[in-house]
Amino acid sequence: MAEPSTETIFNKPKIELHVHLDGAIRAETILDVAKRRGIKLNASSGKEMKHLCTVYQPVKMFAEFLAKFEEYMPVIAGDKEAIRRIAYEFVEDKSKEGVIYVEVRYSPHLLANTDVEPIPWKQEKGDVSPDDVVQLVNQGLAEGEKDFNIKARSILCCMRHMPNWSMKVVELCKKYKEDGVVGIDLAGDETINVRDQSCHRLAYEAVEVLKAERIGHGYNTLKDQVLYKQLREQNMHFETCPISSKLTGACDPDFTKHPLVTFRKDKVNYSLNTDDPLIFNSQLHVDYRTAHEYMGFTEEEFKRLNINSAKSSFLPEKEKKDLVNKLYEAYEMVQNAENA
Ligand SMILES: O=c1[nH]cnc2c1ncn2[C@@H]1O[C@H](CO)[C@@H](O)[C@H]1O
Repeated sequence: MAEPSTETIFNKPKIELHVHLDGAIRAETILDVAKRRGIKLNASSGKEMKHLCTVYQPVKMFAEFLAKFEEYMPVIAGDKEAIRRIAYEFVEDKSKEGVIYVEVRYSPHLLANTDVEPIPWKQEKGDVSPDDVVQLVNQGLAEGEKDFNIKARSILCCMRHMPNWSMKVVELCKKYKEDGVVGIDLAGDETINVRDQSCHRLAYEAVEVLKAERIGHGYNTLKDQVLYKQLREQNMHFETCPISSKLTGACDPDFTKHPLVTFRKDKVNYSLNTDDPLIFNSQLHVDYRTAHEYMGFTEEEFKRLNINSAKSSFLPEKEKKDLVNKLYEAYEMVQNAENA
């Protein structure tokens, strides 16, 4: 992919709901931490590091994408200072992109090196538990919020290939719900266990069994018109990630044929998100520019989708209302009674 353009399409306050903390680390920070910890990397500059982490072409196997995390997760995982730092810098980077509210997700277990079985990334046993990870990320996010004047909340991920971690994730969500943790997610390789089943089944299970309030991506729902209609009727929120959907091979690389074109025409409730900006060598404005250049998105649609994103956030009602009002103000829109 070409270097992200510096052109900003929608230079107004934005909301981001689907971005992985461990897919949004600065390449320079990885190098820095590796140097301090004496970890050898196959890169000696930020640019080289970025190159190692980047997926340039749509992957053939999802595992190719996940393999990128192996390049740098051993550097960050198990290091308290690094974990706090990536959360803090994440907030700074989002503020620079014009994001005023972000929900960032991660697996506490994948950044830990004790109380986790097996210890990930071939680390030695250490003293950073999944619980410590959540506290460190919370600290980094809170410091970032103060310094950069944006609001940041987190979502904890269960991992598909590690069901034995999931109960702990639920426990951590409950324990830290007053401390910035607003939701739970299921991440990882979607081809595990579902090779012989239809994708629709996953969505049905998510909606009917798990009572999902939002769907990550959700492009395949278009292949099942009954499901798609049902989801629209219940105003389900779709967390779409255009650049990610191309590079992970989830969608046709021709953006003019992207499911978002249909979502836009149908006035579906969705957000635009980066997913893993480090790995896609991208930034939020690239997703916006792509939607504008290839999918017919206008300024009006960007406003509408951001207001829907705010309304679909996992904030408590009062804070949600304040956030929605902030957008109406910034967009110079008059609220009607229904929106009040
Ligand atoms: O686009 C994605 N689809 C599925 N799983 C992902 C994606 N991006 C990241 N992760 C997985 O979620 C973990 C926690 O943040 C990451 O470590 C990665 O394994």
